[in-house]
Amino acid sequence: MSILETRGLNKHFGGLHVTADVNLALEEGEIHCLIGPNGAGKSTLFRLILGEHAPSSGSIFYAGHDITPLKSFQRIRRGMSVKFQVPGIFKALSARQNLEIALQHHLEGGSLDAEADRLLDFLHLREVAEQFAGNLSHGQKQWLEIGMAISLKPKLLLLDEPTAGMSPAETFATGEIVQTLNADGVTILAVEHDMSFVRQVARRVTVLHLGRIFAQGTIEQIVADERVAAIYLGHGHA
Ligand SMILES: Nc1ncnc2c1ncn2[C@@H]1O[C@H](COP(=O)(O)OP(=O)(O)OP(=O)(O)O)[C@@H](O)[C@H]1O
Repeated sequence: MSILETRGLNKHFGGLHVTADVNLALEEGEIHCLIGPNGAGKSTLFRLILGEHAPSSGSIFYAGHDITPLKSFQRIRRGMSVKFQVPGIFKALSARQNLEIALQHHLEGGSLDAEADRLLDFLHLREVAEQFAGNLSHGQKQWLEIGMAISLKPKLLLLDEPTAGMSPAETFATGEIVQTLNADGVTILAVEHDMSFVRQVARRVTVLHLGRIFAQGTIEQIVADERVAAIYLGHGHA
């Protein structure tokens, strides 16, 4: 079953057609990566799915329900969660306090403490748990943000360039985090430029070009597709 489906989705900004008749179906339990050259419309599609933009036409279904009219917070309440590229963490609070704020929506007392500890271990943040979030390394901030996103126990996790600015080792560790979440039942849609991450995690890849779905398949099929190479992989992203 599709957990998420966009049907004939279009978005215009004035005369600019940024999302063009996008029909994207995400199967429950998959890790799906959205790639494409700069300006392809990845972020816009992401924001349409999250409800931050209203589509010009078309609809979005989540778990079989039409969520097109729903606001972001209503979509999040139904089981979507998002990690943006720029971390929305509280810099003047510790890493642990950031997680506690996110967790207190549904936990308290000992179970909240235990879940915060589990997340700190899972996200390689145990040793910096008491440090101000603003003082963490770039990679640690990204992991903390993932921690806040998964504190909501989402069914569908949207990741916007989760490995941007990370070292190869941090990128690989992020891939492992994503794979573990997926093994625990979370469906994942990631916008990503880093092809090593895409190779590591993606079951299926969608290539967006000029707002349209240009190609779709396994990473092997996408890498072997000469049309894709011409628009994207040929520009140094392989
Ligand atoms: N709010 C907006 N108003 C007008 N134009 C916009 C708006 N948001 C995006 N665009 C335009 O839509 C096009 C697609 O942008 P988008 O950010 O979705 O692409 P992208 O694939 O995410 O690019 P990148 O990889 O560089 O982040 C670009 O030409 C951009 O300038």
